[in-house]
Amino acid sequence: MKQLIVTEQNFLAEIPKRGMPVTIITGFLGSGKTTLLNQILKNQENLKVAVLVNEFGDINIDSQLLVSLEEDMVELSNGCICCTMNTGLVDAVYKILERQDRIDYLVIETTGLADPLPIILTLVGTELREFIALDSVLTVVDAEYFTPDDLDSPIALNQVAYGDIIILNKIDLVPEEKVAELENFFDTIKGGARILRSQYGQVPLPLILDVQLSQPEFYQNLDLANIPNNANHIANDGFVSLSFRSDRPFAVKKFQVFLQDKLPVGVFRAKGILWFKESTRRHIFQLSGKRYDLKDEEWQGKPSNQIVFIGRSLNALEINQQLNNCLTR
Ligand SMILES: Nc1nc2c(ncn2[C@@H]2O[C@H](COP(=O)(O)OP(=O)(O)OP(=O)(O)O)[C@@H](O)[C@H]2O)c(=O)[nH]1
Repeated sequence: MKQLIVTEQNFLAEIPKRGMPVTIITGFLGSGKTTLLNQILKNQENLKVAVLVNEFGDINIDSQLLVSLEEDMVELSNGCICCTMNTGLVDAVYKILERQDRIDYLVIETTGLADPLPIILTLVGTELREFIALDSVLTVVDAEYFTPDDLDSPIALNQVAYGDIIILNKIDLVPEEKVAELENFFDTIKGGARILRSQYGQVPLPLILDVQLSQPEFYQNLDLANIPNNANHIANDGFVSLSFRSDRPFAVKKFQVFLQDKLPVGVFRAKGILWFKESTRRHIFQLSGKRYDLKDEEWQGKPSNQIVFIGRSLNALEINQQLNNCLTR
């Protein structure tokens, strides 16, 4: 397996004085963006990183799963910043820029359904460009699920097309040959892009932060009239999200039956913080494609259930009813 070894030596201490560097993390639903962001936050040294986490759905689960972050270092916006761009995103970035304390770096995690182009253009094509410097766009790819046909979706295509760095994540789930095949594929369609492999988003930070791979001139010279407008992409892709909350716990057996027998086939992604009557700990539920896992950790607040489902043709009433049936009486 190809391995890149880089010593991390406080490389970020010397970020030159210019606009605040910004890294955008993009990539399809469940590819590992939040996992990568957590790796960045865990391993950054002497660097005050603000993050902007954007989620598709009305409960922001990701922000609750981020490590070692002062609460007010995360600016949240619901919906999709690529659709509601400008006001929401510009305001959020200004809020970070206006903070009294020193912020060295900004990382923006987009939703898995976001087209990164409008986000990039908001950063490089508005007055924000005076204050920030887009460093690079990181595209996280799920090495297990990705197939070249995915690029038939204009969103997935743009996520790859505008990535300065492609991170082939989840390589633990696929044989070496598949990883090599993907490397060749991305090398061919994205000659010159930095292609990295990772498990659980573990990549040496000097290869992804403060790399200055973005070229603002490229975006400033884009002929926007000839670029398809993906503004209605969520409607076009048929994805919907629905959320469920409850202040009552689930019965673990009922929830298992729901997962095994009742989960609608249209669900592609689900994530939640779950409360089971049988457990004193909170359970982090992650479902991506056909895989799911439940990890337990300590509650940080009052127990409750929060769960988000993302998929196509979902019947909100039916899922809501089924989850209600999983609650203890
Ligand atoms: N086996 C394996 N699982 C991984 C890896 N990276 C992430 N995961 C798991 O994949 C699931 C989704 O990871 P996230 O980081 O939440 O993915 P995401 O891209 O932020 O998802 P969305 O926000 O829904 O777009 C979680 O259960 C992770 O633990 C990896 O390298 N290997």
